[in-house]
Amino acid sequence: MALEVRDLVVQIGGRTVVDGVSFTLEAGERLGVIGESGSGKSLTMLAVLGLLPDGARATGSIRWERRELLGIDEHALASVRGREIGIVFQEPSTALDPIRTVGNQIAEPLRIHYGLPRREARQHAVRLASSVALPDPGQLVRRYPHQLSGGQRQRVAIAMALAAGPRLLIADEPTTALDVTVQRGVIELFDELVEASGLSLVFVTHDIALLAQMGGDALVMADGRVVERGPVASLVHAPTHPVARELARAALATGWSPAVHA
Ligand SMILES: Nc1ncnc2c1ncn2[C@@H]1O[C@H](COP(=O)(O)OP(=O)(O)OP(=O)(O)O)[C@@H](O)[C@H]1O
Repeated sequence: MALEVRDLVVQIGGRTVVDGVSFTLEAGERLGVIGESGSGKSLTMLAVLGLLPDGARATGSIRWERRELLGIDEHALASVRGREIGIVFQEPSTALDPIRTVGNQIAEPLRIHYGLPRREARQHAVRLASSVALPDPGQLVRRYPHQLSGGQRQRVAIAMALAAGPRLLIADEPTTALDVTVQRGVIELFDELVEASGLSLVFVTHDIALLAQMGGDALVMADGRVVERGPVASLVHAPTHPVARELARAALATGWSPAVHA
């Protein structure tokens, strides 16, 4: 088991915002996490990454490759985060520094985690840029974030998350800030990365249509709890929990038709 979360409870200011969440993820597996806004998706993922906001308290167990992460010190956690578990957030602009070149930023995890010399790290950045299908990577790494499109910036953020060779990638609404056709390209990229490298992927979204494109299993969250887990196909075609039914209904109302990734 790559990741095993058991009875995770997160409280903020005396309020329980994640309420006994349990789930597992095998190596190479992809898991969608879906639920309405405020259902606890992000805080669950932030707990796994040890990035909960100040004042939040987490209990339960988060085992990553059999190692307990909950409660370990920040130094130990920092070597897991980035190197073993990569992160991609919704808004690429927040992940990127506007005054440093893209190549410099993609290479940074290699310098931090492996002490790679600047020149070597930069050569690696070009390879990473090419692996996330950024056009003309040799030139692109010299540019600054504002010189790229939104979709290209998110690909840069993905390249950064992959730089240190993590075995798990957590992507929290990674396509929400992008328009629909660009979204599709990013989803295809995740699909290829999982297929090609055996990476495990947790993909957080509120969009059931995106989950259907990703395939794999999905968790449905409501009020801080997991209310349903199963293959995306059954979630789309035969949702049982009212929240899952509502998500499927809302997607169908947009004219979306469920063709689920094999
Ligand atoms: N820093 C914080 N301080 C206090 N409450 C918070 C904080 N962050 C989140 N919450 C609360 O915790 C609950 C769960 O939030 P969370 O961000 O995990 O939801 P989510 O399912 O990811 O929603 P969204 O889809 O909108 O990102 C919400 O009620 C939210 O208001």
